[in-house]
Amino acid sequence: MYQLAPSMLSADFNRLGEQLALLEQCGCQWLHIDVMDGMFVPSISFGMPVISSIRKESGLFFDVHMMVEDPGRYVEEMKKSGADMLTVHAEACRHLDRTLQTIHECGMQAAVALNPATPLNVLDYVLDKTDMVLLMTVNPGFGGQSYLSAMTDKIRSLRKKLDEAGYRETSIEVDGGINSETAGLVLEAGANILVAGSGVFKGDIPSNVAQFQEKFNQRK
Ligand SMILES: O=C(CO)[C@@H](O)[C@H](O)COP(=O)(O)O
Repeated sequence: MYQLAPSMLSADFNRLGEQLALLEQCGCQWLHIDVMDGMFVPSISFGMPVISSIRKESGLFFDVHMMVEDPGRYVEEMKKSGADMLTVHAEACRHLDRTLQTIHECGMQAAVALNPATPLNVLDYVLDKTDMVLLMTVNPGFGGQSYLSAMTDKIRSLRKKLDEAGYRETSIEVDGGINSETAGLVLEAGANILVAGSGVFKGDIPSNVAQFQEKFNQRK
């Protein structure tokens, strides 16, 4: 399953409802929502009130990326706000296994995110509780950065690791610097969920989305 997950961080917040509705009209099914606390990453973005508000109007799958220290504190509230999947950073969790378990108990899908410099072996004992692995392909915190080329090998290694461990259904999401040029690279390496901020919201949204969909169609 291939999915484009437009990153809301790059939307025009003055026209947020309109732009989210347009994504659905263009055939998008996912929305990537970056929650930042100013501690795990330097920036502060948005949290539960914004997510609850857009949940009232949007039928998109809410893929919530917690760039937050100790994200286990917010699992229940994120469920109440309307998150469908909660991604926590391995680097930010003191008890990763417990946090993933709590996310599932609350009725959401659970994902683990890794910063570019974090090795894949932190996943070794939690793969059975992980629906998706998010590989950051830039250092987290801001939209509009360039894709780190060393991440292509990391994606490839993760796909191999998942295959060998019998987790062929586990999704690999990539986030940072993904556009119609880098999309081919990451898909070829084994990613299947592509987060794109500038790549979707900069310029004409329908034609940007169509370019990603074309990349997915070429692989079917
Ligand atoms: O998590 C982040 C940034 O930390 C991302 O989701 C960005 O929003 C992606 O933006 P682009 O690199 O696609 O512009």
